[in-house]
Amino acid sequence: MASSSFRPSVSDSEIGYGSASLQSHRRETRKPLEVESVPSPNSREVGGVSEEGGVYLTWENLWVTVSNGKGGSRSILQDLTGYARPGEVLAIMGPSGCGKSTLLDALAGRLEANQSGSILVNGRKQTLAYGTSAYVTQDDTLLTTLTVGEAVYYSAQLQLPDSMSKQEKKERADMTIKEMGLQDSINTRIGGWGVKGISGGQKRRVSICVEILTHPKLLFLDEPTSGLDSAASYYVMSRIVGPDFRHGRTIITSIHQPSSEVFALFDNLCLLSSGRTVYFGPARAANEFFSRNGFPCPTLQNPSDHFLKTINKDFEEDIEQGLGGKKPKEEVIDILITAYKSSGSWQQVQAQVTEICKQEGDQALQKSRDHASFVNQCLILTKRSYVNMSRDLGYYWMRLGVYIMVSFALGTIFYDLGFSNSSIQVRDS
Ligand SMILES: Nc1ncnc2c1ncn2[C@@H]1O[C@H](COP(=O)(O)OP(=O)(O)OP(=O)(O)O)[C@@H](O)[C@H]1O
Repeated sequence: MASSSFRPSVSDSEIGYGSASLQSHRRETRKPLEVESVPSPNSREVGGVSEEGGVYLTWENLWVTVSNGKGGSRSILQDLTGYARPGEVLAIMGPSGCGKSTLLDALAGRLEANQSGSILVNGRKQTLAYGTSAYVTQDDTLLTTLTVGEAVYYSAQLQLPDSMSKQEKKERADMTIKEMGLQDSINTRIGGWGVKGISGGQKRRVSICVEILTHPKLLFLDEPTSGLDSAASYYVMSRIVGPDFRHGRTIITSIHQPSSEVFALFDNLCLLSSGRTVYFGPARAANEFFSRNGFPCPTLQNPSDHFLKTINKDFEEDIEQGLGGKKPKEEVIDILITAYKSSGSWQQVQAQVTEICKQEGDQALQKSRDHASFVNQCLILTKRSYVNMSRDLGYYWMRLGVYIMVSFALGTIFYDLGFSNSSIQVRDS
C-alpha cells in the first residue's frame, strides 16, 4: 500500500475495507451482471462480469464533510454513488477543487474528514489487506540520489516478503521496471533540485513502479499525468491503463485534462462539479449525454475540454444551450445534474451497484500479504539512507561542516581550563 500520512477515522460510518478476491472455485458459478450497460471498448467483459478474481469497489450515498472554520460544516462530496470493476479504468474528472482527490482518498480509506455512506469491497464492508491496493499520490516522493533501478529494488526488498529470495525480488523489480518502459533509464539517477535526472514523466512511472511491486488488485492514481505534456501523458497513461497492465486490476484515476487519445483509454467516467455527480457512466457515452442535454461538443474540440469548460463555475461565462440561448454556469450545472439523476446512466449505475453487492456471498477475504520483517526493513533502510547520504555531497559536507563548527565552539569553552576550582570559577565569570 502506498505510503500514507494519515489513516481513516470513520468509525461512525458504514465504510470499511478489506481485501477480497473472488474465490476461484465459485468463479464459474457466478451469475453475470444482468444490467444492460454500454460495453466498454477496453474491458474484457465475460457475460457482464469483466474480470475474475479482482476487486469490485462500490460506493453509495457518499458524503464527505469538513469544517468551514466558522463553527459550521461544508460538504465536499455530496451523495456520490458509483462503482469500479476489475479490468476497467475509472477516470474521475472535474474542475480544480471539485473533490477528485477527496473521492480517491475516501475510496482508498485515507480520509480524515467526516464521511458517511457505504463503501464496499466485493460487496462487503471490509478492510483492504496489505498488498491488495496501492495509491500513487500526486507528488513524487523519491530519493533523488538513487538510480531508477535502486529505487525500485530497495522498495521491492522492503515490500516483498522474506520468503522470496533476493533474486526473485530483483526479478520482480526488473519486470516492473520493464512494464513501465523504464529499462533504458535503469541506471540513471532520479535527480531533483539542482541535479538533472530522469524526466517528469519517468519520475511518475518510477512512483507507479514502486507502488505496483506487490501486484495490487486495486490501484488508485491521483493525477498521474500532472505536469506532463500531452505526448508524455499519453505515454504514461497508455502504459498504466494498457490492456496488459489493467488485466485483472481495478484502476481508479483522477485526471485533469486528458487529451482525446488519453480519454479514449478510459472505460468509465465520473464527472464531478463542486462535489456533485454531473455524469457517471461509460466514458464514450459522455459526449452523447452532453449533446442530449443541449451542450454538444463543438466539432474538433477535445470532449474532455468541453466537459470541463461547461461545468467549471470558477470563471463566469455563460454557456450556449442549443437553441435555448446562453445560460449562467450555475444553471447549466444544475441542468446537467438533474438530467443525470433522471437518465438511464444513473439507473444503470444503481443497478450495477446492486448487482455487484448481490454477488458478495461467494467472496472470501483475501489474506494480508507478507512484507519484509522488521529487522530486514531496518537493515535495508539503513543501507538506503547510507547510499543516499554518501551521494548527496552538499547535505553530507554541510552537516560535517556544522558538526566541526559546533565541536570547535564547545571546545573553546574548555580550552586551557585547568583543574582547580578557582580556574573554573574564573572561566565561569
Ligand atoms: N481537510 C479539508 N478541510 C477543508 N477543506 C478541504 C479539506 N480537504 C479538501 N478540502 C476542500 O475540498 C475541495 C476539494 O478538494 P480536492 O483536493 O478533493 O479537489 P480536487 O478536485 O482534487 O482539486 P485539484 O484538481 O486542484 O487537485 C477543495 O475546495 C478543498 O479546499
